[in-house]
Amino acid sequence: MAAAVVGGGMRRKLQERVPLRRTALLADFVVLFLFVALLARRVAGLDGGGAAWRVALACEAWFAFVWLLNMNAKWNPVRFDTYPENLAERGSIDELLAVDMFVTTADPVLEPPMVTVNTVLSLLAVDYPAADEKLACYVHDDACSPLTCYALREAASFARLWVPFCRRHGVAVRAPFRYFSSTPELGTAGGNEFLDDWAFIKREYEKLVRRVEDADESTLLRQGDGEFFAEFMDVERTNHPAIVKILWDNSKSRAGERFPHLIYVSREKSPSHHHYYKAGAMNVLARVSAVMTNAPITLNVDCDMFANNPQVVLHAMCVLLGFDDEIYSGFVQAPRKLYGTLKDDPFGTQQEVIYKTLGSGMAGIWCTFYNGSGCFHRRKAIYGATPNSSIGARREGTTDSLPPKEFENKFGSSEELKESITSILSGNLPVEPIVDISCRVEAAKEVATCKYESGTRWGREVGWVYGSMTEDILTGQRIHAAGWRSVLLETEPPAFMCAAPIGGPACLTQFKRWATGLFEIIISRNNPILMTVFRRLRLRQCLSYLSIYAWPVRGFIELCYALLPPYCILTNQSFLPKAPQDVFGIPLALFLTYNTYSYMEYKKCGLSVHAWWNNHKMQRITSASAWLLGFLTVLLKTVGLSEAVFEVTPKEKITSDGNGGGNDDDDDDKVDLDLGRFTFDASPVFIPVTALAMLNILAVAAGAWRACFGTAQDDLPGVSEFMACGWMLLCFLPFVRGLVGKGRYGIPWSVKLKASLLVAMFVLLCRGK
Ligand SMILES: O=c1ccn([C@@H]2O[C@H](COP(=O)(O)OP(=O)(O)O[C@H]3O[C@H](CO)[C@@H](O)[C@H](O)[C@H]3O)[C@@H](O)[C@H]2O)c(=O)[nH]1
Ligand SMILES: [Mn+2]
Repeated sequence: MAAAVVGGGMRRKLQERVPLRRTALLADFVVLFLFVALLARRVAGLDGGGAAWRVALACEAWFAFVWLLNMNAKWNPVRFDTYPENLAERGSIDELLAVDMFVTTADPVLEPPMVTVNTVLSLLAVDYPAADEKLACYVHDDACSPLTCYALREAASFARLWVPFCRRHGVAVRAPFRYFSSTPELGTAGGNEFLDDWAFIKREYEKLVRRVEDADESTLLRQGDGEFFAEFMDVERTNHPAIVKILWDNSKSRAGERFPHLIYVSREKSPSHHHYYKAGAMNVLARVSAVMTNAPITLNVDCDMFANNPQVVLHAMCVLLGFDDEIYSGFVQAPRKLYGTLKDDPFGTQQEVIYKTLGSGMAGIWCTFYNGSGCFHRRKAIYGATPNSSIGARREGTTDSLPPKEFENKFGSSEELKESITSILSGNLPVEPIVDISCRVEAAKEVATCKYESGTRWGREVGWVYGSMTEDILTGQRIHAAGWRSVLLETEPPAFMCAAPIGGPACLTQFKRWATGLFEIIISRNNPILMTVFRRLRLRQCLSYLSIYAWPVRGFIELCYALLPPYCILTNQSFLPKAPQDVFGIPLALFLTYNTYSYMEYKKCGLSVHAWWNNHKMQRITSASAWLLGFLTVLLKTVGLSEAVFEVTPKEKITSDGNGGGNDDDDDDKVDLDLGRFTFDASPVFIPVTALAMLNILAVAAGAWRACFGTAQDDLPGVSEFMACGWMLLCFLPFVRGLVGKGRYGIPWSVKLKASLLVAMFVLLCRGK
């Protein structure tokens, strides 16, 4: 095993799997023991306790189960180190595999073209031997927007300056908006010459920004060179033929300014076909690139995720080439890292601790999950092949051992695609690049049509899997279930970076989509338990997937649990032991140990107590809002009442100071712009937490009133329920403030109204008891 892992025999190693020390092992068991003790008390007291007691038992059993799942996922964390400097010593650079790089964008308003442009420029400029021949960049545009296409064409012409500039000066961050957000230090190598160069390129970049931002669609179509935009004439976003445009053909460029091909793709759309959102776009990219450049490795990033480390492809190659067996590197995922983040993570979006604990733990069982962006795949794994399989090897000379009919049923009927897939599946790496891509445009359009996939296995066993809003995790799971393993790629500086969503609505919408997607997976035929029984997913991998899929279910369970304290106060029952009974110790001890444990995890990652509290608070808020609504959306979808749609997260317009500017749409708020403060809109996602906040205020008030003016002694509400309500109010503080806040910092009246109706119903229910 060790030899296979270090790989390369006598040659110098390219990668190393480093086990990390696990310090919290004891604490894990202490919390587990307290859970067991609590459950035992519950069961013992079942006769005396009422409905509240039984609900509490069910919820706590779930929490204990999730704790076990997490223990499994975090059990043996590892880190992978990569040594790109050793690549050169391993002989010819021919060994380095070609990579097709994919970028997806879906809406020129929510995702301003300059965001995509910066991502593309950072990819075109990465360091890689023979980059111009081995790399190609494909952008898929689900909006079929001439603005995006124009922006990319302009980006290609700017790249002729930008890429050589980056290479000349070894630029560290190759997304121009980030690079130009700071001024170079005086006395930098190259002196004045460099500074002149810098100033010139900066001016050119600013011109590019102006051209792209000033462009408007109708002018482009009317007078921008008519020929170029002809395909965008009279098209509708949801109804148009496939467009494939080569914006930069490297083979036609002059020496000295060579960089990877840049190709614009917009798949055919028609109202009579389902498009499967990003998963559908990715499958089109996989096929289009297959008939054009057919690199054995693909990289995909979201439109706002730029390459932050110019050596990223080399690092990935260390993993892809560094094992003796391909099975270990079905895909290589870089963690999701954010730039320009707000201090102490006010919206709980940075997930640093999750990556450190769950991420490196899952890496330890070769089960790093695919998170949709910043991931290198083996094309072979995308095509649904199992590791070390090779069709064509069995019959010498021919490359077609799948019968033609079967092949067609699986991959579709394009001849060019068939040829390209066969060469990948036969495992004859490296695949020779196709020299003249311009003669492949028609073939590319053919595989980008709506009809192409019908009757094939695309979206099931082949490519990105359909049927979940989180197509990423599902696709990764399919690849693991085929027997592949995956690796977490942590480089310094981080490989890719993107901006975090800011403000209540953007964050909760994103979380809601994830919840929807994850819950869709559990109740589908792709659920990991079936994959373990019938496919090659291993038990511990299955359990660690379950620990992620548990998130949306948590929404429902936490809601039930959160209703218990106010319910008990209003109905004068108790679900926690009344002090000073002996068992008062167990829940309190659990509460304290659990929170200390979780704070220690933050501390170990170098985060402040404030960051911990913000995350804790946001977890309670997202559970009762986004996770819950995701859960409900799927239930409604299952009974046919609604449909889940992919709501694209709005990206901040990038400004030249290198950070996302706040939304500057309403001027009145500009003065007290506080990016860290929670914001609201009228979306239903805000209703449940608003209702919970109101209910807890009501319960605390009712309890206090009864304590002061009540008559009978045993009419006193339990101290622990009282404390629980108080703690919840602390967690829901942004909403409590929102009840009285103004503008976008205040909860809209429509939400407050709906929430109070829910509260009224709940109170009536309690009175009816
Ligand atoms: O119909 C669609 C919808 C989205 N996208 C693209 O998908 C990407 C991710 O969309 P975004 O709104 O930014 O979602 P996030 O929540 O930030 O994305 C995370 O979660 C998604 C699954 O919910 C994954 O697909 C992403 O890779 C992952 O970064 C973007 O490049 C979009 O352009 C499409 O191409 N077509
Ligand atoms: Mn995103």
